Parts: sequence; C-alpha cells; structure tokens
Amino acid sequence: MTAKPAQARDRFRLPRWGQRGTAGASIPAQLSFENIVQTYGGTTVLDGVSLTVEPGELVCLLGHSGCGKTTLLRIAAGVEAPTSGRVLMDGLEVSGPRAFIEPERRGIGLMFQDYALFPHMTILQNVMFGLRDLSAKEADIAARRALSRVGLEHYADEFPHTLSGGEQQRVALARSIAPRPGVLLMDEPFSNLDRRMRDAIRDETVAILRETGATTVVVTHDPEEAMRIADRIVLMRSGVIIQQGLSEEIYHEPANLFAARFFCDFNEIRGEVRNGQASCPVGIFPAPNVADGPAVICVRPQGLRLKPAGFCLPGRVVSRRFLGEVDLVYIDVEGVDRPLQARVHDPVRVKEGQDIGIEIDPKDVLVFAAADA
Ligand SMILES: Nc1ncnc2c1ncn2[C@@H]1O[C@H](COP(=O)(O)OP(=O)(O)OP(=O)(O)O)[C@@H](O)[C@H]1O
Repeated sequence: MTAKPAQARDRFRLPRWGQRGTAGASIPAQLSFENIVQTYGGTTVLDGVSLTVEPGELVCLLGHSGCGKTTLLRIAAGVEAPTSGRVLMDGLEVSGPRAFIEPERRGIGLMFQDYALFPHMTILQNVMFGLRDLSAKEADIAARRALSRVGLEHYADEFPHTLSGGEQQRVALARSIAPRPGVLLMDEPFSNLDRRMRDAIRDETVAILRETGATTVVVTHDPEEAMRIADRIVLMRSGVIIQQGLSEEIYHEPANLFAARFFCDFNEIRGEVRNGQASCPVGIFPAPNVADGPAVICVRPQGLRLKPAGFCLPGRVVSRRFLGEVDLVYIDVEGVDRPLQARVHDPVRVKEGQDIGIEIDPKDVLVFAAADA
C-alpha cells in the first residue's frame, strides 16, 4: 500500500494507538544490582551501585550525560560484564563472579534512543527479529499482535524509512514487547521525538508498559519526563546513586543541593545558618537540620509573591516576560547578587523599574550548607 505522508498519519493517530489487550502480558521479574563497580582503563564509571527494581515497577534512572546510566543498563542486559558486583534476576545471579548468563537468555527487552531498526527489513520482520525462539507462524502472530497494539499493523510490509520518527518509535516499542520480556530496559526512548508529540507518545507508551506488566527501567536526563512516567526515580551523579524515591519525595526533600538543582531552577542566595535558622538578604528561614556556617538559601521562583511597594521585602522590577500560563518577573533586591526570578500566576501588572514588595512562601525555601555546593 502507499504510505500517507508520515506527519499526517501521526497527527490523526495521536494520542491513542492500536487495539487494547494486544500487548501480551509478561511475567515481570525482579531486577537487582548489588554493589556494581565498572571501570574503563582506570576510570571508575559506576562506583558501587545497589538497586532493586521490583516486579512490574517502572523506575527511571535520571542523571546528566555521562553519569553512568547507559552503562548500568548495558550491564543489566548482559552486553557488558561489571568489573565487580552482581546482577540478579528474581534472586538468580545473571552477572557476577559465579555466573554470566548470555543477553539473549535473560528475558530482557531493550529499546534504544535511535530505535536501532534494521533498514533492509520490513516492519514485520523487524518486530519478528526478537522472536526467533518461536516457530515462523507463532512469531508472525505475536509480531502482528504487538504491531496492532501500537496501531501499525497496516504498515507491516513497509520499510522503516517510510515511517515518521514517532512511528519508528512505536515499531521499536512493538519489537521490544513482542517477546514478552520480564524486564524491559529503555535508553532515552523519547528523546528523538519532537516536543509536539512527545507527551502523547510517552503517555501511550506507559499505558502499553502497564498492560504488559513488565518490570521497566527507563534512562532519561529529563526530570520532568521522569516525574511524568516513573513509579520511582533513581537520581545518579558520577557513577553513584544520589537519591531514590517518589518524585514528590525528591522534589520536596532533595538529599542535597545537586538533587535540588536537578528538579528546580532555584534562586540561590548566600547566607549563614546559626542555631537552626538561616539568615540572608531576603529573610530568615528555618534550617533545623543544617550545621552552623555559610549556607545556600534556595527559593523556588513560584514561592515569590508580588505585593505593592511598602509591604514585605522591597525590590525593583528589572524585567517581565509573558510565558503563557505564568509571567516570569526578574527583581533586583538589595544585597542579592543576581535578580530574583518570580514565576507569577496571577500577575499584578508590574512594569520595568517599578518598586514592589516581595513575600516569600517558606514552604518554597530549602537551605543547604554552602559546602554542598
Ligand atoms: N566502553 C567504554 N569505554 C570507555 N569509556 C566508556 C565506555 N562506555 C562508557 N564509557 C564512559 O563512561 C561514562 C558513562 O557513560 P554512560 O554512557 O553510561 O553515561 P550516561 O549517563 O548514559 O550518559 P549519556 O546520557 O550521555 O549516554 C562516560 O564518561 C563514557 O564516556
């Protein structure tokens, strides 16, 4: 059949794809990492990572480029062996000093950032690629079911280059779920999609993952993406896990300044902690668990309220940008090096150069020892 222009197809297909109930249920496995260390030529890339992903759980490995996320996935998949430590599936060692199970025998599905579709194979052949243990007929049925779930069964005989980026992502998803893996590992699966369709594709992908029930680990560097899709977020930095928990936990109670900065573009103000109280040019705030000494007071931009001049903390508007749902207002405050950013939902009509008052909501303030910075 003749392919419609790829973008037009995407527009009409999103956000819902395919037939529900055709993803095929997996038997989810528990995936555990025990003290994984990985070194390359003397450089330590993973430094004692321990983590258990429970059956059916969707965990996001979150961190900046180069922190070791992909390396951890590759070790789980068995593409690489760790320098030391163990990987277990349902309590059974699959990588470690006593065993090494080949990747194709682990029951793990992989989906890569670039989708890794074979250009010379049809869509159906691509999806059947991971089903070589089945008879040709069974593989054909399973591959068509998976394609049906992502709404692309009519494109079975087309080749990858005729599909849009969004459709190729769906083929890659169909290929990874078709063998019903107990564990699915996804490396930046949405980063090649344009923003217009990313949210819808993410939501539908998660719906399919829930339908299969597979234990899933998704690598991302995007905190908002992690918050949207994860049951649990694991935040990494330089080969170690900094913090793990629900998105609310990490957002509201970040373990340190690095974790805080990852989730919010704070106003950071230098100050001092004495006896559980932090003082700085914008006010005094509780800091019950911070040691006495220099501190960084972090104020969320949405924690600033604009008031008429003469009330609260005095400031002068430097600039104001309309961002649609909010206004972003920059305000000079005496004693603070850089203008404060305020994200204001219901803006008082402020103008550049105007004197105003600023109220700060203490629940939007976090205090860290300066040594953390
Ligand atoms: N086979 C290898 N040989 C040498 N160094 C490697 C190898 N694989 C990864 N590295 C290095 O290990 C570090 C971690 O890489 P990794 O790909 O795991 O990071 P990442 O967090 O997934 O980042 P990105 O999002 O950029 O892929 C990087 O500095 C990388 O250059």
